[in-house]
Amino acid sequence: MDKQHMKFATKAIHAGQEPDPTTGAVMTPIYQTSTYWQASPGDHKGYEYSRGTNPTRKALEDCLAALENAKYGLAFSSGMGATDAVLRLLQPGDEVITGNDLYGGSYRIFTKVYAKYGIKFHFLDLSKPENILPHINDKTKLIWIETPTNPTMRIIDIEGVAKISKAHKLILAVDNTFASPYLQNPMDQGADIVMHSVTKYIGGHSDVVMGALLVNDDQLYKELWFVYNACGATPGPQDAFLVLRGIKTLHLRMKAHCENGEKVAQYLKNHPKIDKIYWPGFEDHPNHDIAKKQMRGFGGMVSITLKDADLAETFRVASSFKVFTLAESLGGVESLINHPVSMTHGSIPKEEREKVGVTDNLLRLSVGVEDIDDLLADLEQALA
Ligand SMILES: C=C(NCc1c(COP(=O)(O)O)cnc(C)c1O)C(=O)O
Repeated sequence: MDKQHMKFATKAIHAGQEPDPTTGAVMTPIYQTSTYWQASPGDHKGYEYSRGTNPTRKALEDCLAALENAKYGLAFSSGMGATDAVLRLLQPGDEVITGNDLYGGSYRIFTKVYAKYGIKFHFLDLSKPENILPHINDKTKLIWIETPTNPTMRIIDIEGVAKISKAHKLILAVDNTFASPYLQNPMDQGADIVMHSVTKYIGGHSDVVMGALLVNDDQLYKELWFVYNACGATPGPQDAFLVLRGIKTLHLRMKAHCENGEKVAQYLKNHPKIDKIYWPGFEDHPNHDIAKKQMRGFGGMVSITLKDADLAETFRVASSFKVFTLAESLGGVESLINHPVSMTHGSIPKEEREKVGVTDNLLRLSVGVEDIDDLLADLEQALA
């Protein structure tokens, strides 16, 4: 059977990873080389220089493409490297529509790097796709969305935004980091580009920083490959090998993240010290119905605000955990807790972030795959 038509778990283990043609090695070897022999100038075996092409990285890119039902995959040295590559498709004067709740690093590259080159960004409430329409003009080129968003878990209707994007001949890029390919496939809902911080759920073990772009369109792939090779933010084969290894259990880990995430969310929903809780699986979560439509599960990310809004109390709670680790990042097997205002979203101005609920008393949980009893006991003691 063609591996592209296999189910997710089988693709995760096999797609892009035929036994090595030279040795028959079942696991893709780490091709730790920068360059490749040529019988005569230009007469090579498809590999010339590892910034552009490397067999271990190619296996990973083909696997990631298969998981997102895409034709092509490109891996970058970080999620921001992947984001940067998409922005390099733009020209001065172009405009981008994006959400008003998004990862701080994405906000930063938009406002502190590409605004300098004359790119204009509109940060909108994308809870309804039609909110986009008044902001589209002849300079608009790209729509960039995250869903669920980091950190307030806003759900954006990918299909609805894609309809508008296609009607106006724009590029729609979807940052699928929080869902992972296991829970959501934006390509199937009309996205032109799917982006991942592979650092997160896909690598899944907090041991690699990497990004990826998945595309179907030949011309778009050609333009992105040019940036990838010319600008060189490409990862090495050892990291590619680690991610290939992580991907093999992605389906098992995501099931465990979803199960633990739901139990943690249910535990926190009525906790006396919690004011707000953000988890797309709750029926009263904004756009829950869209989440049900476009996601196969609600994931392991949960954000909360404490009733006691004093910053010192938020810091006390954040520092009181014994199983959850206070650290940036998310999506690893270990549970993490993050204080976006002082850690991952510091580059977003206070007045902007508070409009969308990223307040001093907000904490973001990345619920891992530890035993749920230990996670709940840790929450109980830290919130006591
Ligand atoms: C490090 C964190 N985020 C990275 C991230 C990125 C950037 O990925 P990097 O691999 O860290 O460069 C892009 N998109 C989303 C939704 C992200 O969450 C964090 O939120 O703790």
